[in-house]
Amino acid sequence: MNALRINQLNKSYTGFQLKDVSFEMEEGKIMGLIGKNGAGKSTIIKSVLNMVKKDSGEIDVLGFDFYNEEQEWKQEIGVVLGGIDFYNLKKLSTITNVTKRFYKNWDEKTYQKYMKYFELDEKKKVKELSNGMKVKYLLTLALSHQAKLLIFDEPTSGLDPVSRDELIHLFQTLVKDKTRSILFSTHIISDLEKCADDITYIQKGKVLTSCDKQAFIKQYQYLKESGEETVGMEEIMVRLERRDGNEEFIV
Ligand SMILES: Nc1ncnc2c1ncn2[C@@H]1O[C@H](COP(=O)(O)OP(=O)(O)OP(=O)(O)O)[C@@H](O)[C@H]1O
Repeated sequence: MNALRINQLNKSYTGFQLKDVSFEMEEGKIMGLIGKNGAGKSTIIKSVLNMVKKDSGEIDVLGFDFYNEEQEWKQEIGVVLGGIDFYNLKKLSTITNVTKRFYKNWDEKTYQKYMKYFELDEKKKVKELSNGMKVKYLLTLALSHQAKLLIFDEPTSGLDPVSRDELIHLFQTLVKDKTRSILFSTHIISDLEKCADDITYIQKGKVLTSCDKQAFIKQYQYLKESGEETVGMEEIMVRLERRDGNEEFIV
């Protein structure tokens, strides 16, 4: 079964359009969603979560009916999207208590395990956490109700290299038994080089490529410059997006 299937997704904003976005995510895989600022990654994620209303297209989450079974599939996904700064004055324990009431598969043991792993203190208020700690807390909530599909928007961006490495390790462990899948958007391409199975590259609202990581790298080796043996993912992205003749904007 596919963990996620998006078929011909369209969504328009003034001056921007997601155009016929289609890709599939196999169960048990980690997929990286990449593309430059404004390419449409968050809009895809929000469409999948039904947080923005798509104009057209089909979205299947874990095989559920998108509209008729929205409550069911929302129980089965774990999401980290944006921050929790609007709960600044709340204690983590308060937010946890509200969150766990929503999930029928809430697993207190798992929750306590991740709180300990990430060295988080429930008695602290959100405003007392560093940015990295906030991300770790949101990940803890997302991982504590036996979600089958985890969707993270730039989960590693506020983390130090050691924490990022630990998180990547955790992602790899989570998908090992093939019952969980992870979709995450990021600009930190080296994280994907370490852990992604598949890459979906978004350019100006369209899917440029969606395939496994090795095929992705192989496909763009034509971007190699003289003297180079290979070209890595980050440089592939830079070369695909490089704009010629923009010197006039630089003063
Ligand atoms: N609510 C909205 N109303 C109008 N336009 C929007 C809205 N949300 C996003 N957009 C536009 O949609 C485009 C895609 O934005 P999106 O946030 O999906 O990009 P992204 O790939 O996630 O970018 P980044 O890497 O910078 O986070 C942008 O041009 C943005 O201005």
